[in-house]
Amino acid sequence: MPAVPTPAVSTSALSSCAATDAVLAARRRFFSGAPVPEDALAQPILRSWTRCAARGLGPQSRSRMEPLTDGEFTARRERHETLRRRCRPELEALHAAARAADSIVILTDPSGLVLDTVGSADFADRAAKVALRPGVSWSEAETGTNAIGTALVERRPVEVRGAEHYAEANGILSCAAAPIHDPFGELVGLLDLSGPASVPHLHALALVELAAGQVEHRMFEGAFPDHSLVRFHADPSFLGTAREGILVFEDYRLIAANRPGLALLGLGWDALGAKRFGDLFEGSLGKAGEERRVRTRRGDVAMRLERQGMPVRTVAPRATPSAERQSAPVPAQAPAQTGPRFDAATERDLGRAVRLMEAGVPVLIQGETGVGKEVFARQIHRRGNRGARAFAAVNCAALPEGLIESELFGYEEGAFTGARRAGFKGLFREADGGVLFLDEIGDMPLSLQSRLLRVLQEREVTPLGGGRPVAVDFALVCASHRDLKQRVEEGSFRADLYFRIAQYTVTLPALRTLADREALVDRLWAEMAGASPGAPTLSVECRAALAGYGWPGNFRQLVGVLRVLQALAEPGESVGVEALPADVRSAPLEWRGAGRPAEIMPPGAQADTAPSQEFGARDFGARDLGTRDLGTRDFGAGDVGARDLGACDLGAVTRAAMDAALAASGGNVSQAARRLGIHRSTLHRHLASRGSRGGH
Ligand SMILES: Nc1ncnc2c1ncn2[C@@H]1O[C@H](COP(=O)(O)OP(=O)(O)OP(=O)(O)O)[C@@H](O)[C@H]1O
Repeated sequence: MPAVPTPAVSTSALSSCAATDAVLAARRRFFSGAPVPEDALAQPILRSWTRCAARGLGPQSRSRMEPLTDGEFTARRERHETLRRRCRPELEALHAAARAADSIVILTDPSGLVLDTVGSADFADRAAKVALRPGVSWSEAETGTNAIGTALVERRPVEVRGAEHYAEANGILSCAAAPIHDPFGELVGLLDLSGPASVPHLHALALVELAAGQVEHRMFEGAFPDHSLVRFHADPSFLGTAREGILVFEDYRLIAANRPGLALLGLGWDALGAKRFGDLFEGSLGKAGEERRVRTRRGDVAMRLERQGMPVRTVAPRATPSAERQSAPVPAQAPAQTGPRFDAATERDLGRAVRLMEAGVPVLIQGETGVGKEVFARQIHRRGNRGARAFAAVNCAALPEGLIESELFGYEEGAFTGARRAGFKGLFREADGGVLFLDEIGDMPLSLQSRLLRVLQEREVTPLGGGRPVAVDFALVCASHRDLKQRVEEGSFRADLYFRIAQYTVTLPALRTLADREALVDRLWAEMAGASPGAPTLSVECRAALAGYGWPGNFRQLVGVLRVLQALAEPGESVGVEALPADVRSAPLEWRGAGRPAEIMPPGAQADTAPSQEFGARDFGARDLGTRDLGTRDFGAGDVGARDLGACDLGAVTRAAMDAALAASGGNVSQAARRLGIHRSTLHRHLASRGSRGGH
């Protein structure tokens, strides 16, 4: 990421003729190997020429500017549909200016591929002769110095006129381009205004810069409903305009911003995740809606806190319609306003995943057990444009092959013995319009992988037992704790399926690698305690021990231990280190503090093999509460209470808790698993063993 959003580059300070002469002279020197004086050329242009020469491009070289095939181009456009929709107002606004100046306005994707052009038909024809038209890439690497490609490399607005273009053939163009960044600093596209070099457009650069700023400004609308959002500017009359600074804080940590916001404070994108509110402004966040003057290192600004970040609440599990299905689609509802929080890097990944999901790109979530892969998948669904439609989930590891197949594909009435009389649509069809989540896809049997691939390619499903193929439209999110690439190498996962589902892979970090784990422990503790006045607190040592432990079961395990500690603490008590499970208590010192070396707990470590957790002096009776199976036990009504556990052996306690949760959930496995905070597969194993033991 670049250090600081830098100002635009233009040669327009020089008069047109003088500029052309100076550039031609610089060009002669450059291509004859003579040094180019610093003031002869804008530095980004010179840097770009140098990059092109280093790549072996010559001024006469005709690049391979082949347009994409129709199919490829349609797919790329679809992928960037959200960007295209977002930029439509700006394209329209610039249209008239472009036509008047015999120019065209261009929208490209982040690689420089021209997605759309509007403007003067006359110039568009001439531009097409040098391949400046939809479906062609104008990356600097392929085309040499040009406004689109060079602005993307330099990550700032750039104007390239006539002979400043590296390739002589492009000397007929005068172009100004401004990249578009998302609130996390990621390049998502670019706007360009191009016209004939003979009629330079004096305001081209300012126009595209303004337009890009407006697109970026609109990206904040409705994007951060759970965070604190601050708008500010030295001049209060700029508040509410695209020139205002916008900063987004999560628990006072800066997680997103617009370019004016960073520039007003002299910051770069690397401030995201690193700076806190107190590092940037004096005083408190203030009250939502109130406008006031606040001091920064660069002077006073007018600031308005648009909304205060919501305290994190666990989203109540939503009832699922079927007790038999392993995980059923969630009923349609509007995107939630609250939800789990993530560290800044994961939040950025989530933003990207949402955009890609919206553009039809499958998302693969990797990470150790308990890191929150399903939580992340649900957030992709909630925050994206399919949030009001179904979220259909199936755990490929928990069901036998035949059952996953019928879960996914559905079956016709009476298709096989035991089939529900009315038949079942299958999750592919139930996910129609929404998101299909294939959890533990690494465990999907090979034969089913081929069928899944076919569905993904053909986008139609044929139910088991016959029937006509039915078209389906769902966004696909997959997850696995297994290294899928390795599964491909081993031959247990199809390479073609892998490449289809892994177009964007997010690897969620293990808890032990997160910085500032004490703050995380505090936050989770506070969320669980709620606002009750006599809520217990964690002692300093206890907090440090919790933050220093390796947590092989990640969030699931940590949340489970915190819940148990909280359930057993007396009101107002400061929970001491002696209350912790033995292995947390005795964690080696080097585990404590940020950045614990990975070799202490290898990335592949699974909670299933985690040491059992024997709680300390305040012994609760039950022994293994912190392991994967009972990690996030919810000691609510209908469950076996923690204080009752002492009398039973662990196996019986575990089974009783699972039976109680199943009974309280009317037999709905998903609901019972959420109630207990355990994985559904554990309940399925329990049900299977209950069946074989002849249980109820
Ligand atoms: N960001 C978070 N904040 C708070 N709690 C979280 C977060 N992520 C996950 N959790 C907790 O951890 C539990 C496990 O999360 P989840 O089931 O999404 O993990 P997973 O990676 O899918 O696990 P597995 O690989 O075992 O399926 C959740 O029930 C939730 O209580």
